[in-house]
Amino acid sequence: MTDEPLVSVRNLKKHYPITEGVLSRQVGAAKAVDGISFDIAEGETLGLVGESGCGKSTAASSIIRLEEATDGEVIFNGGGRAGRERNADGTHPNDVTKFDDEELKAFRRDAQMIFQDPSSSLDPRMTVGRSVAELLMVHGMTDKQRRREIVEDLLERVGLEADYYDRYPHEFSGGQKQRIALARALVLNPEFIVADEPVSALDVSIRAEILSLLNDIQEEFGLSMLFISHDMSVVREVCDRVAVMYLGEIVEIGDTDEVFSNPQHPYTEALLSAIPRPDPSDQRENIELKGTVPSPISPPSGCKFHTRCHMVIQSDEYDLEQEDWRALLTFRDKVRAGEIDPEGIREALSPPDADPSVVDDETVEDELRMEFELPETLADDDAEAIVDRALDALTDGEIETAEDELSTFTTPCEEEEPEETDHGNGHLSACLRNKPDTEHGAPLADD
Ligand SMILES: Nc1ncnc2c1ncn2[C@@H]1O[C@H](COP(=O)(O)OP(=O)(O)OP(=O)(O)O)[C@@H](O)[C@H]1O
Repeated sequence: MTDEPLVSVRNLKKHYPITEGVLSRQVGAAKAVDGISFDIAEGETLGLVGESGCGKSTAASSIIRLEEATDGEVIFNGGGRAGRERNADGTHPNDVTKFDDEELKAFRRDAQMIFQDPSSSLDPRMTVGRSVAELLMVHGMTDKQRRREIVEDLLERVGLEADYYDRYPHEFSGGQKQRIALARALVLNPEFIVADEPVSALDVSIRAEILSLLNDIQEEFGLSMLFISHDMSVVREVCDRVAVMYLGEIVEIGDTDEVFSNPQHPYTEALLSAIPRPDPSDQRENIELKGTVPSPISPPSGCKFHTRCHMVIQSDEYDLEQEDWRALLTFRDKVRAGEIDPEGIREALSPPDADPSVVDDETVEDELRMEFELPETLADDDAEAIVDRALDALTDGEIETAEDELSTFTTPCEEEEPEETDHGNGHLSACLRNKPDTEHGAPLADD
């Protein structure tokens, strides 16, 4: 045993080319994973959490090399590779992204993946025992009886019965199939398992059982695990540490207890606030994450989370309630994106068969304020005057003027990319509010 991590991911990127036309000319890239770094120690489970579309599955398949990474390293120190130094040219002999066929074959034994849908790793025409045993055969175990014994033993260790060996996948429930998929992942005695949403397709009633099995197996086999989930409460059950991912980047990482009790990134805070709380006296604020994760083809500038962040930093020129500032920026962005249709609103508000012009501008403007959660009058006079002029321009059909007016509202979050802040004990976050000695001040919570 050494102190080096079993897995070290460094600045890993996976960009999918976006092509156009018959010549498939590349016109852009979807930056699904855009420079992530973390370590996983021997016997440790790291959770990778974030909403759908954050890049978790792409990260997983690039790490396990089901897909070729665009850039970065995945150093795997298992399989007898521990203690190796970098080569003279700076490359690492244990970099999975550069493994040749032979090294890759060995890596495929040492690192296994479990998927959300257990059926995907089971052939419906093959008995489950054979499905598991074939891996032993592929990796050179010729003794049929020995293979059967190993698989029967494994079936029992994942909570099934040895004589299930001869049954077919359709005879099992979802939870049982996930146990079989786990046996299949374990049969080659791997050191590293990547579990991509392993319980989210399962009935809520059996999720706890499978999570507890994963915990037991991980301990019994001394496995390192990358556990992917969109569900914070599931992550809390199984992970020693957690990495929070947003739009291809890791915005916060740390010990699970630390991240859950003292989140430092607004995105983490929002994800945590969505966990159902059975205790009604728990007064934590419920932070609604509006909209969906933006496209990685044209991600927002600066901090990628700024378009949805409830803590987005206010420009010094205004003094508004934080929620009004958020509402204002969302309104600005929607006007900019051409997603506001005042005439549609006028029409919707007019009585049936009446000419929409009976609905006056003020009513349309009030409706827009309501839709964007802008108060009747903003607390800051200057900001109010700008919004008022922008609304007038919108109802007059002068979209560009409205856009110009609203473009005076800016935030440092869209201009500056946040650097990592170290909160100690491996707890890192990337939010401008947490930058030491920053003029943006006010971190989320006191350390
Ligand atoms: N082959 C591809 N070509 C272009 N874009 C892709 C491709 N595969 C994934 N993406 C994009 O990359 C982003 C990340 O997708 P990914 O599936 O990794 O996210 P995720 O967090 O795992 O979400 P989910 O839980 O829904 O799978 C998404 O915006 C997705 O549309």
